[in-house]
Amino acid sequence: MKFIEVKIYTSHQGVEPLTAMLMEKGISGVVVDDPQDAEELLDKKNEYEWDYIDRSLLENQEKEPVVSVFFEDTEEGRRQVQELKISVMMLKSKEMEGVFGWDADLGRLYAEDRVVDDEDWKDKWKEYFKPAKVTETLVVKPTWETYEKTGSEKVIELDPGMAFGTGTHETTTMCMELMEHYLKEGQSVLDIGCGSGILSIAAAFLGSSRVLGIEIDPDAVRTARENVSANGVSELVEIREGDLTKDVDEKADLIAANLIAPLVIQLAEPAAEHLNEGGVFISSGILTERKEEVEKAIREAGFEILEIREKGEWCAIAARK
Ligand SMILES: C[S@@+](CC[C@H](N)C(=O)[O-])C[C@H]1O[C@@H](n2cnc3c(N)ncnc32)[C@H](O)[C@@H]1O
Repeated sequence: MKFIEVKIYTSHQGVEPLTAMLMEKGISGVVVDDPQDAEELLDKKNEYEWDYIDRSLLENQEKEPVVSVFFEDTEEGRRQVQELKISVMMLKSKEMEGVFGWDADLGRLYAEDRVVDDEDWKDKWKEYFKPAKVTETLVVKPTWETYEKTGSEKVIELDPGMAFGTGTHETTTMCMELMEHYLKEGQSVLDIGCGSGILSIAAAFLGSSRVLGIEIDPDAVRTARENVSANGVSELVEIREGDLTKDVDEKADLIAANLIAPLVIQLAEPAAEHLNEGGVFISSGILTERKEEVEKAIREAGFEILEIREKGEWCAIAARK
């Protein structure tokens, strides 16, 4: 189906009167993209349950606040677009008349329209996902890109779809580095919260003889299975839908868990129970300010801390049972 997207460029101050005008006109499905709000959200992120706000989303954002609305690409839709453009011009003249206060600045109030296919939106993110050498030996390559591999590099073919795990996020990178360091040929691996399956595939490429990836989100489970198959490691890697270790009876030599601090704390004891003696627990997705509480929970579960790596505001912990 085709839609008409109307982007209205404004200022931080202009977002409120603009969205109020759209509401008055009964236009729903309004998308506000205001860089100032995103920055404020980053500052306040500790108030949120989930720690991840993908920085690349901020980097790819428009610098100027944009309010977007969508109409079906029909005759009626086109009429609504014209009407909306007139209303935007009227809002600009109200600003010039001082209706919002004489020094109010609602920005350009420029409306731009284009016809988009819903298929275009679905694949927009793909423009920002490029092949990347993540560790000494591991390269992550989007399935639709090409890459000239050199020497001993192992190339993970990945289509993450909507699942987390392109390999570019610091939390994933640190897990891959730590796995590369601690995983020994022929060892077994449990990947808790496997997302796109990236760490499970990495484990297989690093010499693991058996990998079990656990994931709570059924869509990610489907994606991870497709990625495992695309990398030709289906015989070594099983992806199972489940909640942390609740659906796991087996033990492993290494557990990788790129989650968030509260889940890592919750997982520390079950992780110890699911590790063979001397096994390594790699946890990531931990904001540096939460490092001490996670470290404490890991020690209390009977682990010895081997190392803590930090990248940006994130840290990853490797511990031995
Ligand atoms: C940060 S992503 C990590 C994805 C991938 N392992 C990586 O390192 O890029 C965390 C994943 O854990 C999954 N998850 C969250 N809570 C979970 C739970 N209780 N049990 C299993 N998986 C969970 C999420 O759906 C998400 O896919």
